[in-house]
Amino acid sequence: MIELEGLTKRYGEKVAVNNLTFAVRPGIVTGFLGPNGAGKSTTMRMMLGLDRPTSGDVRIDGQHYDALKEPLKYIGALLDAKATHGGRSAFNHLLFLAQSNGIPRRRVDEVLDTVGLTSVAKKKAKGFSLGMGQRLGIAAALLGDPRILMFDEPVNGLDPEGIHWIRNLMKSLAAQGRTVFVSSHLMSEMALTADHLVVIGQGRLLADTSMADFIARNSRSYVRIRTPQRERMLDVLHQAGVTVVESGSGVLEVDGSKAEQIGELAAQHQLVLHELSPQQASLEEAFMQLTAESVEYHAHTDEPAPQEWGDGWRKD
Ligand SMILES: Nc1ncnc2c1ncn2[C@@H]1O[C@H](COP(=O)(O)OP(=O)(O)OP(=O)(O)O)[C@@H](O)[C@H]1O
Repeated sequence: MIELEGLTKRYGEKVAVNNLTFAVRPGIVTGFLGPNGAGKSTTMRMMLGLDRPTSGDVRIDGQHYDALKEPLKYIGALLDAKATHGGRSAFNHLLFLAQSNGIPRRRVDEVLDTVGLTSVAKKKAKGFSLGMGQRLGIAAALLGDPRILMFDEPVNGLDPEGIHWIRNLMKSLAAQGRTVFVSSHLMSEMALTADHLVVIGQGRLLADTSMADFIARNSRSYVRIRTPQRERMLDVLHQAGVTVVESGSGVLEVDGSKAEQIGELAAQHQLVLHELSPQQASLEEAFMQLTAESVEYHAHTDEPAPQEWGDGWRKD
């Protein structure tokens, strides 16, 4: 369990993390979401004792990180995959970490095997691709067989097979009863991996809830209907007091009713249906809806007018 209590971090005038209170529980994968600059990395760094809170507290299984003897046995983390000594081989990098935490040498071989790096164990880390670096970082996180695991953008640089692998790894670590805390900007991936979500914006807590509840609260759900007997269907729905929205190309949309109810109404009136489908917004839509006001860095979609760049680049 990771517990935060009023956790706050200021950098001068900037409040990077603002009074965060939440707990990351064992046995599930908890996703950590927020727009760029929301304070996710700063929060994770404070969890690991790499940054000191301005105020508030964070505890790892009831203890401060600094008080943990051989911390890799309590919490394993992937924060920055490039944070390795490039001149060391993958094996030696892990061996150094293992020795400083009283972890037996054979565990190095085990984690190299788990992450699929056995064949390059003697190669220097500086020659590794982004994906191989991520795997090495994950091996380091697993080294002490910790009860708590934390991953900052773990799928960054991984190929589809690697993404599939890390998803299953995180789920199985949680199924073993471990605490798994993971940040990612890849919403489609998060939707497949996390059971619970903590969402922050501009350093503040915006949501701490289950995945299903988060999507239901922050997006519209409706039933989509297509029928060749559209006018009769509209009459039947109106008579039943159901509010219908007519969207383009003859599709009807009904908020606040279940597909079963509408199907039964249609059957009672012998109406033919070509489609009757419950629609739920994606995690991405729900996330954009919730965080719209706390996004700090907006891209401009309009192309700048040529004169803004000067005309020097133009060909005559
Ligand atoms: N060492 C620092 N000094 C000054 N400001 C900092 C420092 N570290 C972070 N910040 C600021 O704190 C805020 C939160 O940054 P942080 O990196 O924690 O966000 P994030 O949610 O991890 O963002 P991203 O998704 O872009 O990685 C940002 O405005 C950032 O500029």
